[in-house]
Amino acid sequence: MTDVVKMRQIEKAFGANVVLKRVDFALEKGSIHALLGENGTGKTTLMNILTGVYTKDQGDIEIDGAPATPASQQQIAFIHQELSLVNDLAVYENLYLGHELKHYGVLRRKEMITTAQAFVDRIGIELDVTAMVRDLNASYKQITEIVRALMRDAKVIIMDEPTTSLTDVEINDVFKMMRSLRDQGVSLIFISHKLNEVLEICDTYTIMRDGVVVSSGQVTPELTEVQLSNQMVGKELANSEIYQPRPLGKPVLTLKGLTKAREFQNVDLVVHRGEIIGVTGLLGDGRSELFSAVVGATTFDAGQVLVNERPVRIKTTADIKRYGIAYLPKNRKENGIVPDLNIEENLALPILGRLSHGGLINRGQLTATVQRYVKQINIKVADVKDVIGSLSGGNQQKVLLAKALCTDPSVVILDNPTQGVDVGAKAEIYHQIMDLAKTGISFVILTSEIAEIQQLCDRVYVMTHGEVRAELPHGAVNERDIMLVATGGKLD
Ligand SMILES: Nc1ncnc2c1ncn2[C@@H]1O[C@H](COP(=O)(O)OP(=O)(O)OP(=O)(O)O)[C@@H](O)[C@H]1O
Repeated sequence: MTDVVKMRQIEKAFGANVVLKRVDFALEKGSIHALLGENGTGKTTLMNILTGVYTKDQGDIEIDGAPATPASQQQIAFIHQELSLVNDLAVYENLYLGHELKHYGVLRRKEMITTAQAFVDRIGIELDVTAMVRDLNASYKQITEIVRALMRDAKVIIMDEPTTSLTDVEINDVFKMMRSLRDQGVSLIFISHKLNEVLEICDTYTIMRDGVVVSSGQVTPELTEVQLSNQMVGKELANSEIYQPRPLGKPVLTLKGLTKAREFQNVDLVVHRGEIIGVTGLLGDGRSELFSAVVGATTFDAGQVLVNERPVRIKTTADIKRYGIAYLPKNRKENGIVPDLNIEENLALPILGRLSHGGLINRGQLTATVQRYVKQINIKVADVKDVIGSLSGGNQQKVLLAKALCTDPSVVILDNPTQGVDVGAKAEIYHQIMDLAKTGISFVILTSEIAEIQQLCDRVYVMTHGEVRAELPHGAVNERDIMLVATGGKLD
């Protein structure tokens, strides 16, 4: 097999932070290659160098057997987690955005539709190019983005955690497309922390640790998730049981008949002191909308929210703090991080008031608080005074998690809390949550990861189209039943 990409002895530093050290990376033509490693190990930086977004300090890059040029780097498409589609345009308009076919300034709409549809059909995807992007489910949005790259002649497609916000059914659609592209000679780089998916879809892999390649090879049937994760962290990951049964207290958060037209209907739910509940379902289940209304970020039409068994109406961030609730919304780029603030300020934002006396922040206390979390959940940072954008994606997520926890809340609502977080750090975060629950803090975890529910939750609510359709206790949580309910079926 020939290599479509060859990177040799790549080096890169950001200031004093040496991020890549003599990295060799090769990608075979017509293969799916996993790029693995803990958060902050340099995967994204290496790919940004491959596509020409960052310059390398040292090393060589070959694309299709010739030294890389800006033109050949253009044929490598980097599809990020946050997709760049315009919701209010049709699929074909997105496919041609910035490259529209025109005749004397007039759009050749028909030709764009026919050509785009033929292209989509040829790669075996069932997608109507005149559909509006806003009406597509998450997998078809991913697929549209990939098709756009292919229409611009991409030879290599880099996918950064493409399945993070997808459900199992949608993941299958994306995998189907990846296999079909591979069979047509396109090469794909799959960056992921979901090792089961790596074993399912990838042909080859490269594992990085602290800016160095520690191993690479074929994905064989004998290869296991444990082998991969041990190489990623450089030691045997302890496989200790996370879930521990605990005595639970009185209800701390109760929802009664909570309803909002077209989003959620008649939701009854209760969280006890020290309890960890999960809320899950497929895309469009309404769980994020429900809790965004509970914390006052949006509104609801009918029903009641009770804190400590007393009705409350949460309207402002001051209210949620007063009631002891902390909330981590999903989509960290849009809703979570404050890009202009540094890492320390982002983490401690909700408690800056508490750490201030007479208008002056107690820097000693601030540093101590931040350092505690940096250590506890292993946030990989060069300097906490750097802007948050200089952190790797997974480490930004950990900062946001620490931000929710540092307020000493009674109830913590976490939407997709371990998005982009590596396996080792996930386990650390789960242990933290379990330890905090033992002290009486309650958690609501909104997630589509069944393993997350199984490891953490005392109970899980399964939602479909805005309604709670089932409630399962810890021992009864299994993928089959959850999927059955989530897709509209009934448990016996
Ligand atoms: N623009 C930047 N300025 C300064 N430092 C940066 C910049 N981009 C990345 N880094 C640093 O480079 C290191 C590697 O980050 P990178 O994003 O490549 O990690 P990653 O392996 O992709 O992690 P993740 O799995 O969390 O996405 C990190 O220490 C990060 O702080």
